[in-house]
Amino acid sequence: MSIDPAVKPVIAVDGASKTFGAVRALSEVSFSVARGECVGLVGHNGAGKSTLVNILNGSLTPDAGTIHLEGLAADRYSVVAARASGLRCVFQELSLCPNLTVTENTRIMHSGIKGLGWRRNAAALIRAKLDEIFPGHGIDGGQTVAELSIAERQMVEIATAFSQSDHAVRLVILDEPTSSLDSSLAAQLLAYIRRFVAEGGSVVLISHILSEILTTADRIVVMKDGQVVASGPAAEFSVDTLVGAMGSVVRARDARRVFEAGAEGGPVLQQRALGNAEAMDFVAYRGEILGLAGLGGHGQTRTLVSLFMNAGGDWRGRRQTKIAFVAGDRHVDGNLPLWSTLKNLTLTLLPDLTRLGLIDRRKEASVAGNWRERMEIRTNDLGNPILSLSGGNQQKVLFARALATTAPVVLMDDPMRGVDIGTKQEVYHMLRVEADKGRTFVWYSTEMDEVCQCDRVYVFREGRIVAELTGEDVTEERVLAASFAGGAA
Ligand SMILES: Nc1ncnc2c1ncn2[C@@H]1O[C@H](COP(=O)(O)OP(=O)(O)OP(=O)(O)O)[C@@H](O)[C@H]1O
Repeated sequence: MSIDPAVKPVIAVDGASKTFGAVRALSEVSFSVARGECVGLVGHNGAGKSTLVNILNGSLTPDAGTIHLEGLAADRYSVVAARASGLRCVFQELSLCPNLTVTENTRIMHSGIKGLGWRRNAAALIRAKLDEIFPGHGIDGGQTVAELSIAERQMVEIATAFSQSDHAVRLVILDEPTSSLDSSLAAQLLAYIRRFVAEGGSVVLISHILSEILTTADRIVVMKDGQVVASGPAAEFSVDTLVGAMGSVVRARDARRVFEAGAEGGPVLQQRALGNAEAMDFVAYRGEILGLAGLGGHGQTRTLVSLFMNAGGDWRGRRQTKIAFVAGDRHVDGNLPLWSTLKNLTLTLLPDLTRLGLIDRRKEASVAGNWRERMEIRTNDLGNPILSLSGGNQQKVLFARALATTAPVVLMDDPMRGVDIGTKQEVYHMLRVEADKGRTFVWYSTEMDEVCQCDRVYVFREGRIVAELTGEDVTEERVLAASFAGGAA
């Protein structure tokens, strides 16, 4: 839809700047959203998107510039006041309380639900919104959040943000809402966003999956190094022009290998499918990029963890590591939040950096500096705490931690969550080069584009492998057919 410029924006910031120590995260950014509009916000990791979101949300005060939210006086701007004026935010780092149930978490976000029947009312509120956005979701309000998968937690956060109790929902900011959702859940959400804006709501959609921005947003704003560098109707952009505006290079896709199973010395990993005659065994060969696909939560992560444990992994770095693991849920399995970026990166390399029980600090800094360059980890000092990095940059550190080892097998649990497209393309290339040298990658991904980079793919359904696709047969249609029908690929 086209937005009438005469229409007053629901929210507008003008000339906003923000610095963190030596880092200039935002520099004179102006940004606005109109009623009935979905604005797509894109930019490389560390471009300043989340900082802008925090300013819109009221949790950060800009060093300079003004902010206006319809119906709220500028001098009263705060998180609570913005929420009361209809602004909702779903953050990249999910914020539910893990020890409480879905219903109890809903009640925390909707303080207007009070009285004796609060539990029943909160349960009904969240169930209705989950049913509306993600029909067939299978989430029970009585489940503790810690029991939910990362995708289910993301769904609950999204449904909580869109559900309405005491205040009308007018503007919802979604910071990478599909990063943990498989393609069918992502499609459900994007369709819901279109329905929400058609009814007059407003949405800011941040994503590194440019195809979903192009198909869902009315207008796109591109950020680079803390500034807005391009803005216009979505129809005027393509993936290539967006990538170019973000300052990345469009890289041609590497050729997939037609892998001849066993030709290079037999399997490096295998696991028999027990107790089910229809399930296929898992086998990975030297030098291949093996994808794990299917709907999210159908046993892919469980398989990776059991492969890791069976291969003798114990989550501690050892000299000549046999197998490395890139965690997808960086908060639960990846980051050591109180440690520096450097220490987080070199954790698995310590045996190689140690002599006579002492870490060679110079060597450690040099190895980490090298990986910072290769992965374009944006921080002015590797001594900075890991949590001071943007989400995508934290994920790059976890990737570097695994790739920097000499492990011949690397397991990856949807590792590109939140990584920008330029870096992703570099990493895809890096994986191909390493695979050509004989390394094996087992790669679970919720992004179809990534699944299609693999030489061979196992499709999972209900906890087991139901189909195997190879070479040119690895297509979105075949993966989806097998995900739903099992073996019908
Ligand atoms: N609390 C903080 N302390 C120090 N630096 C910070 C802090 N928050 C953000 N930064 C820095 O500000 C810059 C912008 O970060 P921001 O999180 O806004 O990027 P982003 O565009 O959201 O990136 P991503 O796509 O990875 O989420 C980064 O260099 C980041 O390291």
